[in-house]
Amino acid sequence: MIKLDKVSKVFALEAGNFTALKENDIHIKKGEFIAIMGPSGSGKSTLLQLIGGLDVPTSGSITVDGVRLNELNEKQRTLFRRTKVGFVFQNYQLLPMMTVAENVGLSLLANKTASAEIGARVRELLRDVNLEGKESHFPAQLSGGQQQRVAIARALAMKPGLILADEPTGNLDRKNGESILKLLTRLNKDEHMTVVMVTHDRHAAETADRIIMIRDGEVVQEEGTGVEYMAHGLA
Ligand SMILES: Nc1ncnc2c1ncn2[C@@H]1O[C@H](COP(=O)(O)OP(=O)(O)OP(=O)(O)O)[C@@H](O)[C@H]1O
Repeated sequence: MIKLDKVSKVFALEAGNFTALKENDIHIKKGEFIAIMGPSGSGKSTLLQLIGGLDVPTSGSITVDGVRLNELNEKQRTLFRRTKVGFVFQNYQLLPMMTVAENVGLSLLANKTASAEIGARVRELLRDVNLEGKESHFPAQLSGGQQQRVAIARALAMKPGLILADEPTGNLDRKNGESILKLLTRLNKDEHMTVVMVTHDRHAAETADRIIMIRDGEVVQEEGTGVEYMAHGLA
């Protein structure tokens, strides 16, 4: 499903070049639930942005669901993001002036879905995340956990095969965090979606099938949450 070969990302800064990711080889199978952990600044979000086609690597190749991202132009990458990937962020990134229904339906609208169809699909998506009846609310009228569920419904609108979640429980208390983790697990196990989740929280990471540890831009260790194994021999 996801294959990274020798992927590096170098940012050009005034003070000189900064290498955020160094020659990483990562393979993620279709239907896996992966957690990415590592210290602050180790390159986790950068990695997620490359996998999701939000940014391009400086060198190396990335293939997602048979699509070689390196070969896409800007327009094709936008289409890839819109149809193949559902993004979920720590701060939800909902549009505050739009209702819950409008937020969830945004990508359907961008993809020129008929408006009658959008209404029905939005209701179905909100039912899926347990937010029936909240269509006309604005994000500020919802709890953090509810807002994150709206963001997940929005991410699911185009039926992507892949969910990329960057600290999805980072702003939530334990109870709301648990409900988001349960929802991601259900999407993974029942809907067979591949989930890649960046998290600082060991407990959250253990809901995944496998944990990829990253340090100073390099994968240093992989461990199964059931059966442990070491990929690179470093703790
Ligand atoms: N657009 C950019 N320009 C320059 N440097 C960047 C850019 N994006 C990220 N970096 C740098 O790359 C490194 C990795 O950043 P990244 O956000 O991927 O880390 P992270 O592991 O997700 O951190 P955190 O856990 O704090 O969110 C950091 O040192 C960061 O400052």
